[in-house]
Amino acid sequence: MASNKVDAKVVLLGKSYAGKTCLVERYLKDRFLGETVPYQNTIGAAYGAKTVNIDGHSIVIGIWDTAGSERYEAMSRIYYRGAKAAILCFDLTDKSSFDRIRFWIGELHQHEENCKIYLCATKCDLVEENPERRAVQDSVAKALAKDCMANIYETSSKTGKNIDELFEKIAEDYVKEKVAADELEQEAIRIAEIGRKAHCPCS
Ligand SMILES: Nc1nc2c(ncn2[C@@H]2O[C@H](COP(=O)(O)OP(=O)(O)OP(=O)(O)O)[C@@H](O)[C@H]2O)c(=O)[nH]1
Repeated sequence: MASNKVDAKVVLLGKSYAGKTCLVERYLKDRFLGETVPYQNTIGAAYGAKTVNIDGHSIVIGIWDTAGSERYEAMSRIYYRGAKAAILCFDLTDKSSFDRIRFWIGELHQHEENCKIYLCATKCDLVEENPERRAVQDSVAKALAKDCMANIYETSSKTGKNIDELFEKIAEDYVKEKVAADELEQEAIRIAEIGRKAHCPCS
């Protein structure tokens, strides 16, 4: 039975209006309210969780949707502390949101080096509808992703494109790392046990 304990903390970071709240809303509730409900900036942060099954492992992903407004930037460290993964969001139609990504990469490298980074280029429906609206070229975004060794996804909360895929990749990476760490721990215990027996005069 799945417990309510959060296994993997995931944080969303990025400029205001980049589409973080809509991304979480699509993933957790499979809906897009963008066309019916007016934009409301996140204050502080919002939290949601989902249980997923990966290769027989049931894991709870706890998702922190942070406020993009620079007014709340100082608080963001509270939310990404201990995060296993960070989704850095930028809006494909807003170059300034992409320029901000380097700031978050720097923050995470400095304060949360074990946090895995995923780049998320949001609102791809807008550029598919009208290519002239694209403000961030694919090659430039991919170069940044390569630079920080991150996976990159072009998503749309309106259509749902690539959103499940993004979170699934995060969950898979988490499980893979956890399995490897558990195996390493078991191996260390086994070696310690052999060492203990070798030094024990009673053996
Ligand atoms: N067409 C389209 N619009 C989107 C998409 N995602 C978000 N939007 C719109 O972009 C605006 C900002 O979206 P939010 O998700 O609230 O942005 P945010 O990053 O959470 O903003 P803050 O809370 O200020 O940090 C809203 O008007 C959304 O309707 C998308 O995939 N496609």
